[in-house]
Amino acid sequence: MTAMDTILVINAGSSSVKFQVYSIEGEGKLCRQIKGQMDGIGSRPRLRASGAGGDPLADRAYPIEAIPDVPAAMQVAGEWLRDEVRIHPLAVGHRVVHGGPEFERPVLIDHGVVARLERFVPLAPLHQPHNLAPIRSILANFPALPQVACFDTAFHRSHGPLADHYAIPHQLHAEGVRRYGFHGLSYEYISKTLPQIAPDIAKRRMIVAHLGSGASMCAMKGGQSVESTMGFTALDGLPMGTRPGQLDPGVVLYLIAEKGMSAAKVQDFLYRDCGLKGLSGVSNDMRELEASADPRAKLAIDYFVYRIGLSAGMLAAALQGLDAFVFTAGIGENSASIRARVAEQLGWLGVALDAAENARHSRQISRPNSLIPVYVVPTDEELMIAQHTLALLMNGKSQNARSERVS
Ligand SMILES: Nc1ncnc2c1ncn2[C@@H]1O[C@H](COP(=O)(O)OP(=O)(O)O)[C@@H](O)[C@H]1O
Ligand SMILES: CC(=O)OP(=O)(O)O
Ligand SMILES: [Mg+2]
Repeated sequence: MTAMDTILVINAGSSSVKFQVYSIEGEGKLCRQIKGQMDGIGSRPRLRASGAGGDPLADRAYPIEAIPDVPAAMQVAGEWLRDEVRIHPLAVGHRVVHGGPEFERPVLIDHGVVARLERFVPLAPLHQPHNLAPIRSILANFPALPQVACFDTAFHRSHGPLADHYAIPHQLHAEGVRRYGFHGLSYEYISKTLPQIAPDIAKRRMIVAHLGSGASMCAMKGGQSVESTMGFTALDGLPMGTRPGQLDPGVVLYLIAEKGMSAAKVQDFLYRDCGLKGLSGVSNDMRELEASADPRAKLAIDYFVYRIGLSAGMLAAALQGLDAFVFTAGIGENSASIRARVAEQLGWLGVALDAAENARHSRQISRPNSLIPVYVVPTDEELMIAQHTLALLMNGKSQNARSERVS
């Protein structure tokens, strides 16, 4: 790894830490050298990594107590990259979940940027601290190493005012209480990839369902985000591994006034104890729910599917019609049974699933006569981060070259 110029990408999600290493080839081409993840945090932690040709480099299972949270996963993945792979990257690209109102595009990181991103920790407590921890550690230990922050919120900055507002006084919107939307790096990848998969419809009206541990849906038109199920924080919209999704704010008032919960307790409850985990009492992990005979696990799955169907109706209304539906992320890419059940919910919109193609996880899983074509597109947030990181690196170099010529 030492011989080539590489970019390391770090993506901390709610149940996983994903990483990729890219070499920078001639003319700014990126070649993936390593793809890895520590997933199953909170259920069955497992570190897996593969090389450029998909060859296995690591596959290690850990007891649940050994990797209790994202920081522990980050440490194990970091040690593997440092001590066993011995990477010396030229730059590091990070997924940063919340960019607030000011970060509309990826940015080179310095201490000032970190301080501004710290302010959004309360708006993304499950992610932002874990996104910022490696940034701070690299800044302290390798201050000359360029780092780039890429935001989940940036892709949604194309929202119009109706999608961006809550019905609350303007002052709060001005302060930044807005409907940001998340999973933007994933939606950006889908938006960039669909023209190769389905050139005729890529720029038309589509719903992309990012169904992972965190889950959201995005309405896209002309390749841009026009609406999202998520808002100010990554709590809203669909039920998730440990988050409830859409919830009457009256429930929060009830927890405070009647149950005597502090703000910190409510925050912990909403981010860690609800969603599939809270409803099932079994697990936050869809694989475990699908394998469970517990009726509450079935209720949790039924609720997940039902809420995806409801949200599809809402987003189709925002788009005033629908030309395609796309599944992505951990559940969307891997669970044929959830996809089949969602497709059933979408039957009234004209979706007709091809059961055999769905079971094969094919790229297109709808029947030829389906009014709405349905696709499965494995997402690649890390590739988006690597591309943005390289672009900022090259930009920095050309700016330096320009200023040298001027001086
Ligand atoms: N084969 C599978 N069948 C059903 N669910 C799966 C499968 N593989 C992964 N998942 C689910 O995907 C989710 C994790 O998705 P992922 O996109 O990696 O989440 P995150 O990035 O938020 O950590 C978990 O709920 C996991 O159970
Ligand atoms: C924003 C969010 O929920 O991210 P993830 O799905 O990676 O947890
Ligand atoms: Mg994720």
